[in-house]
Amino acid sequence: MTSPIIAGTVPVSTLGTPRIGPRRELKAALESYWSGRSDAAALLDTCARLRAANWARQASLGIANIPSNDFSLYDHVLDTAVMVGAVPSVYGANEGSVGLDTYFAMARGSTGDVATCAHGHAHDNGAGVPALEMTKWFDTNYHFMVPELERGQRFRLASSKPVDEYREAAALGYRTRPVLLGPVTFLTLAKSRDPGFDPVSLIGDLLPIYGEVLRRLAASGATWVQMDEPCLALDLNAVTQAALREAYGFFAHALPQIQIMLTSYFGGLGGNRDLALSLPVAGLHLDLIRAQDQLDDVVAQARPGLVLSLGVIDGRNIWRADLSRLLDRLEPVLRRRGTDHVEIAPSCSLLHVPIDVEQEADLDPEVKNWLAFAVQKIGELTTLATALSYGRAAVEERLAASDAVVAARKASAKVHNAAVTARLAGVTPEMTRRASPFAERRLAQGRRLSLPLLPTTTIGSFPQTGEVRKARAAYGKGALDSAAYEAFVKEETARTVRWQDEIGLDVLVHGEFERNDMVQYFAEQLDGFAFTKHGWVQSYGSRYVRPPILFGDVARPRPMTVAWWRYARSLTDKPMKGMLTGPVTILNWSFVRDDVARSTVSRQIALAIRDEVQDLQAAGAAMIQIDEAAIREGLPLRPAEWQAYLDWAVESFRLCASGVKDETQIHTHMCYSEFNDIIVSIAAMDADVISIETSRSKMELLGAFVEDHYPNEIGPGVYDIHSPRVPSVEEMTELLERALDRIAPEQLWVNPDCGLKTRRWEEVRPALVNMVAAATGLRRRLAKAAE
Ligand SMILES: Nc1nc2c(c(=O)[nH]1)N[C@@H](CNc1ccc(C(=O)N[C@@H](CCC(=O)N[C@@H](CCC(=O)N[C@@H](CCC(=O)O)C(=O)O)C(=O)O)C(=O)O)cc1)CN2
Ligand code: MET
Ligand SMILES: [Zn+2]
Repeated sequence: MTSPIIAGTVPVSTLGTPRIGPRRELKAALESYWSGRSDAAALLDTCARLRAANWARQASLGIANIPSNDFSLYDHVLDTAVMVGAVPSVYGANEGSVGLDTYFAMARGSTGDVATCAHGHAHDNGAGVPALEMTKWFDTNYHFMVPELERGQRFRLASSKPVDEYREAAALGYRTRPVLLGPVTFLTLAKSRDPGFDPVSLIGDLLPIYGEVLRRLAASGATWVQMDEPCLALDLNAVTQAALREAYGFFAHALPQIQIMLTSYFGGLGGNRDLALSLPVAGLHLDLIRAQDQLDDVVAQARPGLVLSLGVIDGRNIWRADLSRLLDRLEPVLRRRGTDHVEIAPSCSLLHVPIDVEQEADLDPEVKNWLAFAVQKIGELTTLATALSYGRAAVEERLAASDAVVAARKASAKVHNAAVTARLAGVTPEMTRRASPFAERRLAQGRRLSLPLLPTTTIGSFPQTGEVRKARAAYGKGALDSAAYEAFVKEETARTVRWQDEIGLDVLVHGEFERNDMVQYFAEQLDGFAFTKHGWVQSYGSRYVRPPILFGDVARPRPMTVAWWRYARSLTDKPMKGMLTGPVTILNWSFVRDDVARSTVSRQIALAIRDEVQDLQAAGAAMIQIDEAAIREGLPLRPAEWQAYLDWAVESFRLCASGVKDETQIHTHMCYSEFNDIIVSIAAMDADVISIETSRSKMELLGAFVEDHYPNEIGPGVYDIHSPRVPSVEEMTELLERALDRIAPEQLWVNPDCGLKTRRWEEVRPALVNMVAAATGLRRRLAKAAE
């Protein structure tokens, strides 16, 4: 029997939990409110119940530091902008506290129509304003609303949310540790319309607002506050480092009664280590999944009283942990620092994993036994804490179970496919190169396709209406047979193809009605993946995904999209794009096995997609789009690691796209991409046409393509599909003119920013009609000018 290491108990913290509810209660409540089917009181009531359930669950599992203010109606960065009164003037008067309608206008934009719900409440903001820009939260598939700040920005306390939620928990009997997005990360994520202005310079003006929030939290009884500064995982310039010193110096001085747990996550402290260790905070959280190696140095250098929060359970993936191995690493740290100065936690907030694997009745039991979702991860943490506090013997059975799982997964026949390994070994450099350079391919494609100047197209999906989802759900449950489901999808597809033809689009798509999700749909047809029913993870606002679980070698048993493409092609004489998701995106939007390198998994997927590309070509497809929406998101946070990633990511794309003839036009699509840094790699993908998101940033992104002489064709999005607003002909014409200032007309395509699946037909119809009008108007002008 092992003897206890130390006398006290090791506290467990969670940093943050999923907000959406085990059955997507938040989505239902939000969408019902937005559509006017329910009122604000009903929405807020659901939210309060979700928070209470989260606190109760964590309390019952034995969590010492339960977070509050980790909940959000839409996004925690938006919450923070609202908290400090950073509400751009287009959203209304800059005084008083920010109401629900203003909040949602910032999140989603508004049409300017006022919908009246069954209770007679008006649900809109009247203004007709665009949403804030939205972009990826570090390297995750979670999106945040980008705060907009200006020179001379005034801040004010405009929301008491953190204090309200602290008190709400207290009233229920939970003493929580409130979470705030730290002021420095908030400013680094913000943007200014004035390119010469760095929002980080506003730190001195921002701190008093945070100070006031901390003071009110203290007055309400809070003693600890978690400040999230994931910017610590980035390479920071001197100005940002100074801002961190200023911020945490200010809090220590002005609010000595509040103890701050400063969290870093999504990476190691790297070059910020000495800075982080020098800050006058009470605690420091480390991500020991992404950066295991930092533990020894930090332990060696941390001042004796600093509480170290050890992020040892993966908050970004779903595999059960090797608890015995973790204890081997943790026990010496505990011996050294004692229980008063160590906590254990997930590596980051549990926002990025599903809630409870026990909800998955249909999962293959073998695979299911390998998995830990949020609830199970908390269980792993309490097991570790018990072992650390009372000795391994106190949790002998649970450790034995963990050991058994580790061994079983390693040995499982499900994981290994010799044919896949052999095929990968046979990949040659020629397989990653098109036969001819772009200039030659372009001529061959031009002859085959004879497209007009500024060809119009869309990105692939058309509205996934409630009807479409219902039909698929009914099919899944067996209430609709496969013939009836297929007939339904055919009908949707046919109507959509005909409509595109009618309004004069040049290159058509089939609409993706048969797909639940652009990654899940492919994963479901590939070997090596498992799926959940309820494993939803928030992507943005009320939009969630169920990332497939990639547990084994990936192979494609049969064609995945050819039949639907063939059907769509039969309905029109215009070019019909084949529509695929690329290997890097399938990888990045899945929970991926951790027993082989990501580069290997990526190549396996690339070979599967390569077969599909070739099958589409053989069926007659002249254009094939391979979406790589997540290629930028997968970029490591620190530039030193970029090249290694880009090398295999680009190679994977080329491996899947290069097996075709010159005359076959390969398209790719990317959204939310900050391309400036990686434009050379984007060019190296060598897609004949790329469509990108640019409308919210008003073509700013095109800069990179111009400066680096991007050689191939480009469709910079002219229509922000994330907002219900219908863009006007004038607006899109202006964006196209801006694009034409920078790139040649022969290089320019006209398309929306992204797929239209989240929009309603009522929005899509006028928007695309306007888009075609903008393109044809400009085409006419260009033709005249050429006369
Ligand atoms: N994986 C992924 N990541 C991405 C994107 C993406 O498309 N996929 N796009 C970017 C933006 N992110 C997005 C993420 C999700 C959605 C989205 O639309 N999600 C849908 C769910 C999509 C889905 O899986 N649909 C399934 C299940 C639909 C469903 O909820 N069915 C109901 C029943 C149907 C009903 O009665 O309405 C049920 O299961 O209970 C289907 O269509 O089959 C949603 O939250 O509403 C859009 C964009 C970046 N990241
Ligand atoms: C998130 S990128 C989406 C690409 C996909 N083809 C669609 O149109 O929905
Ligand atoms: Zn997209």
